[in-house]
Amino acid sequence: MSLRGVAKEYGTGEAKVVALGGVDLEIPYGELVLLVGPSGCGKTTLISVVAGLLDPTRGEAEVLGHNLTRMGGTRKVNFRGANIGFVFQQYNLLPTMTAVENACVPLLIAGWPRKKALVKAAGLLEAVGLGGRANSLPSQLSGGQQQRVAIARALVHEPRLLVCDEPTAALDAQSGRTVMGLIRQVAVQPDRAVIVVTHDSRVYDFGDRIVEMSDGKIDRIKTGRTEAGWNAAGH
Ligand SMILES: Nc1ncnc2c1ncn2[C@@H]1O[C@H](COP(=O)(O)OP(=O)(O)OP(=O)(O)O)[C@@H](O)[C@H]1O
Repeated sequence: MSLRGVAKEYGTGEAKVVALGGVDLEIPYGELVLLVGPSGCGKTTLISVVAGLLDPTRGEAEVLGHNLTRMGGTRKVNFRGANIGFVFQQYNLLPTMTAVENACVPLLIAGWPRKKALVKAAGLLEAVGLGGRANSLPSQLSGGQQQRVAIARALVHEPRLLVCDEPTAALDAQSGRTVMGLIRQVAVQPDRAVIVVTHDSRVYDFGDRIVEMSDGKIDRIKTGRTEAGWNAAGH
């Protein structure tokens, strides 16, 4: 997947904000890519373009073999639904539905029969270590557990791209590490791309590649993490 010369401006005239100033980026499959940088540097804007939520002002985004910038509105909505999973800082679980019911929502939207969808979602909950809490309501789960349900929901339809925006921002250090460990363990697969926007330097060790941004540009891309993490690799 790649971005070529992607620029995004918000507003016009004196109110114009250049959020992305012509970004080129290759996003590999089979790796966890961390997108880091100071507040306002354009991280959310960049992943919104990659996920087809936002059209760039200029440039092209090739995502999973499709040119998103040339894709029409309805096709893009369907493409997103079928191919992209999202995890946000807020878990956005439906409060009156149990963990397993929340996790199967993308399958119900895709038209799966309810019973089959619940079975599939229960498998994902097992994978994120919540097999025993399938029938709990979100209010009965901790923040970290709710985020794990959100990860199960994001992956239940086997999307080829997982986009996470600050998934650990609302969590304590230990829960943040658990959530990132699960994203690594469950989501990173040879034919899937995973992008995580984070401010949280405590979770840098979970990334295979760290893309550093500032002022709407990519400053540096760090690769070559060892199994022992970035610090041990001398970065
Ligand atoms: N809808 C919008 N209208 C106007 N300006 C916007 C809009 N969305 C973002 N911006 C501006 O674009 C720039 C990049 O914002 P963006 O949210 O992509 O940064 P970010 O790196 O994700 O920040 P944070 O880490 O604080 O979430 C910022 O200056 C922001 O104020």
